Amino acid sequence: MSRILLGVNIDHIATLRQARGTSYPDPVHAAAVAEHAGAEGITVHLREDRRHIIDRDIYLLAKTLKTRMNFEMAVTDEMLDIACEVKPTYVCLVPEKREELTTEGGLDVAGQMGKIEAAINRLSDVGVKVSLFIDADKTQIDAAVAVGAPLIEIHTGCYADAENEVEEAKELARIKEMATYAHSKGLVVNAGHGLHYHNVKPIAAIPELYELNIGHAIIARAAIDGLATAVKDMKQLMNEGRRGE
Ligand SMILES: CC(=O)[C@@H](O)[C@H](O)COP(=O)(O)O
Ligand SMILES: NCC(=O)COP(=O)(O)O
Repeated sequence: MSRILLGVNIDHIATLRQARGTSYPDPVHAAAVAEHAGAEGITVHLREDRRHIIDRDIYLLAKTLKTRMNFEMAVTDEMLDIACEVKPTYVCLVPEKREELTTEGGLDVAGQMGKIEAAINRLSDVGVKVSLFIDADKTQIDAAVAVGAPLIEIHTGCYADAENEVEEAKELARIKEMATYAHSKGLVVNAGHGLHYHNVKPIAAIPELYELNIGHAIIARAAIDGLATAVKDMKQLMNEGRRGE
């Protein structure tokens, strides 16, 4: 049985930093902690509006990561220039909308094959492996193969957001079928988005999946799990201050 890898998305460490315009918490520090805990990769999404991850993070991570960077980005000239300079192990091309709270759907590869193929060629020329973040959809998988992508990441948002068990089972079956199909076409198949502690196991059980990228749930869990220690440390400092220590 092959093992399944975890890429930890650290975008929302940066969300917390950007909320106050501070220098902490630092996603570069978070990446080192995640790697130390066993993450096999670090995922970062440099959005065009820089709402969380900023350019400085990408450049520093490129120097400090011990594993590999999965750089999520929109297919724009600006992002392509950055990726070609940074040369992460992977670039994952994603769709982006200014007004969205998070990535709402997969990239329409079939509808813009020329543009995606040109981006893949540009990135491949500098040694970057390109993944396409797509829905579990045969047309999009065929298009990913046709444009020469070596990897895809199946958007698991519909599964994660399913409103009942029937819907969830239907989405899981679709992801399984499409992961098998994509794998049979020679693609390396990853998956991610909205995966959580309560819904990850059935996805991790799909043998064709190579890596899961998970962020929001892990960062949210870390905030709660770390809270007791953080409060105790602050109380201790306050009491020491009061005692003049
Ligand atoms: C492409 C994808 O599914 C996400 O990893 C992406 O990073 C979501 O963007 P936010 O992190 O801004 O929610
Ligand atoms: N590509 C998916 C990802 O990186 C993590 O998404 P989420 O777990 O933050 O929803």
